[in-house]
Amino acid sequence: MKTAFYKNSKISLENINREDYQTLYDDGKRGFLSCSVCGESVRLYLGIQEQPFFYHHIKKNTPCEESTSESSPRESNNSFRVQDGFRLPKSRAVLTTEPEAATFQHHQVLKIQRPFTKTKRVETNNQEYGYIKELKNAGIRFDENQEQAVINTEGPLLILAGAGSGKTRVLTARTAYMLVELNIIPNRIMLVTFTAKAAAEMKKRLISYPGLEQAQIQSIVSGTFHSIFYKILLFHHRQKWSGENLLKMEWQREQIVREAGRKLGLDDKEFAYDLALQQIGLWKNMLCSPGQVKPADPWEEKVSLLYRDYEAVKERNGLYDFDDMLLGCYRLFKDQPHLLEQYQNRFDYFLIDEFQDINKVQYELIKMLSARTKNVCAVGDDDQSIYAFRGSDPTYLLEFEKDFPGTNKVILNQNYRSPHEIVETANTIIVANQQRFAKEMKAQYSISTKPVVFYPYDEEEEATMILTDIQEKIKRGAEPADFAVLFRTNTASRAIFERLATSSLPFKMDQDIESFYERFMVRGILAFFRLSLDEDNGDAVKNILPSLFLKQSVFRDLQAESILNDCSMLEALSHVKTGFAFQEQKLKKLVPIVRSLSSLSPVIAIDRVEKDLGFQDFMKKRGSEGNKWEKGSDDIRDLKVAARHTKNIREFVEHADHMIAMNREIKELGKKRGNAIILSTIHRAKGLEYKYVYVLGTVEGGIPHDFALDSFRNGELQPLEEERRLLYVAVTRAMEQLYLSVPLHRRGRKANPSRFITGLRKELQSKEPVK
Ligand SMILES: Nc1ncnc2c1ncn2[C@@H]1O[C@H](COP(=O)(O)OP(=O)(O)OP(=O)(O)O)[C@@H](O)[C@H]1O
Repeated sequence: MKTAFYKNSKISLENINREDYQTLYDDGKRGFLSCSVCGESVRLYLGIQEQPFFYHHIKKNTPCEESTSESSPRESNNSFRVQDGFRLPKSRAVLTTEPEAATFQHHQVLKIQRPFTKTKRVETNNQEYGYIKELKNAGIRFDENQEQAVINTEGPLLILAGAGSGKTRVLTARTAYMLVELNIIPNRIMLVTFTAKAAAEMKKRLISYPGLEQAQIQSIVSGTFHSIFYKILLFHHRQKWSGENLLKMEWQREQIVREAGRKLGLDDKEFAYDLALQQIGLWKNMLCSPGQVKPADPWEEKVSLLYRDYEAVKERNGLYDFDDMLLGCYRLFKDQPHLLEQYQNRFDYFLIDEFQDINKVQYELIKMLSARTKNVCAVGDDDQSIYAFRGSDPTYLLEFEKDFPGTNKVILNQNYRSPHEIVETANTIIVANQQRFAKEMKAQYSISTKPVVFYPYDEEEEATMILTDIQEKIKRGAEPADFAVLFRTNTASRAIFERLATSSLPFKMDQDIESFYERFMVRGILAFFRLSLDEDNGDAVKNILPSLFLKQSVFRDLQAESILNDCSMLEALSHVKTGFAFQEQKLKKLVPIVRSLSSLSPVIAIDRVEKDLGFQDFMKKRGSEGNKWEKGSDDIRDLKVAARHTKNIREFVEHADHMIAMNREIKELGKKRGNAIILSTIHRAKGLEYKYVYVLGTVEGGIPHDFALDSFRNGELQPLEEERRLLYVAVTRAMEQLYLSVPLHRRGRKANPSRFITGLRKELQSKEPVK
């Protein structure tokens, strides 16, 4: 049904502004919408499967008939069906143009260009490999190539494998085969995974394999490069490598380089220290010491000086960072060949997962350790290399054969995870990359549903539509753990977090996703709001001091001032003596402006803080605008989107506080929750699989990230190709259905669909059913 009563007026969806759908959706839930026929309460449907319509959320026996004059002239009578007491349109309009911001554009399914052809499944029935037979009897099947990868245990082996081709299955089975069939002593095997979670997952799988005991599995030396090599360092130099000396946090490292930058006279506010630290990490992982750096440009020249200082400060204070764990081990083996020999004799087999993400120091360590046996099994997919910014380089995967003569190579190109429709979509995306090993994944089966692109108005509506879709699927029998919502950066998860947090659906997310409302710049703006609502809010005063360029010590003066003059902390600000007439005058003007905020709408109030209270200058001067990955101003634009649907700043501050509390609660709950929807960055989702995958923000600036687009404009292709690989990773996580979201607006501005899917969208058909 297209019409309803809203706050005493009759409205039609055909005349409502597109950007107001979310408000209507929210107000429907608050009971502000009623049926234009029977007057009972209705709500707005805002999902992926259907065009928006009003519906009775309390089911009726007799459907309400909307008079035909009120429906669209394009719709004929036989194009309706009845649902929840309403007549709904059956077909969808065919859209041939780019989505218009003013009208609702229905989702579209991707046309899959090449039809599915079945690959003849070659399964060996080899009698001689007893354990393989046992595994098959236990339901763990292998194709011919997979089986070769499992049983070829001697000498170097390179497994080049696409997404979903059974890498994890092969590595796990190979380990089990070595233990059970070949009786290899478990602690002579080193199994390196990219994350601790992946190592735990493999061990969990091994327990379910026949013939293996828990003690055997526990004895395998497994974990990430960092965890394995750090243990070696600790064993030999416990004190030097004690946890107390580790620079755990990014800000600790930043403090050192900033200090070094000051000595060099670098602009504290404009210099991109986040990128400098990234560059230093890159050099370290490439085994390039400060003395060996050959700066490519003036910027790198400056960073190389910071690098020298950074290393010297660490050395002087006995500190180390994460990169030093691997470098330290490398140096240990170089300096003490007898120790290296000891470890060469300690291990016979090396299994390395995610080899495409290996960096130079890791590669050299493996080369050194395996020099005696050469039993290295490297498994990887260059299309899933997504850590170049940390020095990872798929070239090591592609050049493995040169360094390990006599390498056996196995190619796994059958995808066992997803249907043809998803595999083909992934193939079409990734084939546009220039720097890759040419290969094409083949699916095992085809289904009638195809990947979907949908067009929410903005981030808020994107979250609502996904929530609706998940609810519908759960109603039809899906489990919460079947779903993953994937995003490029943590901040992009704000709206979906909020929507899920206020629903009854169980969900979990990475422990390191901080609440959006606790981000530095956001907290700064909210502090002004809090002070407007309570002029004596001490925490708020402390939080606004940095943006007023006042030291924290001023806080005590303000407390004294407010007692002596019997005034509020806010008023006390106007009496602060800074010695600068200009600043003192600004502080005097501040009081009425802060007071006025409480009567403004949150979006206007944010504007006032930015422009009239100097927050914009603060953002520029504080330097976060120099950061390439995370700009403070992006946070403020996100904040405005979040604030759009709240009426006043009290409501908004309460909402923010609620969400901060929910963030903590969900993280706690998440530790115990098994059956829950997953919210994850694409990086963290690598190696995992879900029945239903939703990818947020498939728009320019989202994926690809703004940073990669900037680099591309400056002639650098690599970051853009890495972004395409990220989308490839996201798409290939889906086991059944894939939804790509293309919001029409992002961060309050019109957005364009990601260049990575424009090729796919040319093939769009819009009449195909989706479930
Ligand atoms: N031979 C096979 N027959 C049937 N299913 C298989 C086979 N090999 C693997 N699978 C299944 O295919 C899915 C993908 O396998 P796995 O997770 O091992 O792939 P992967 O190569 O590690 O994937 P990715 O790199 O994309 O994370 C899993 O559900 C796995 O159980």
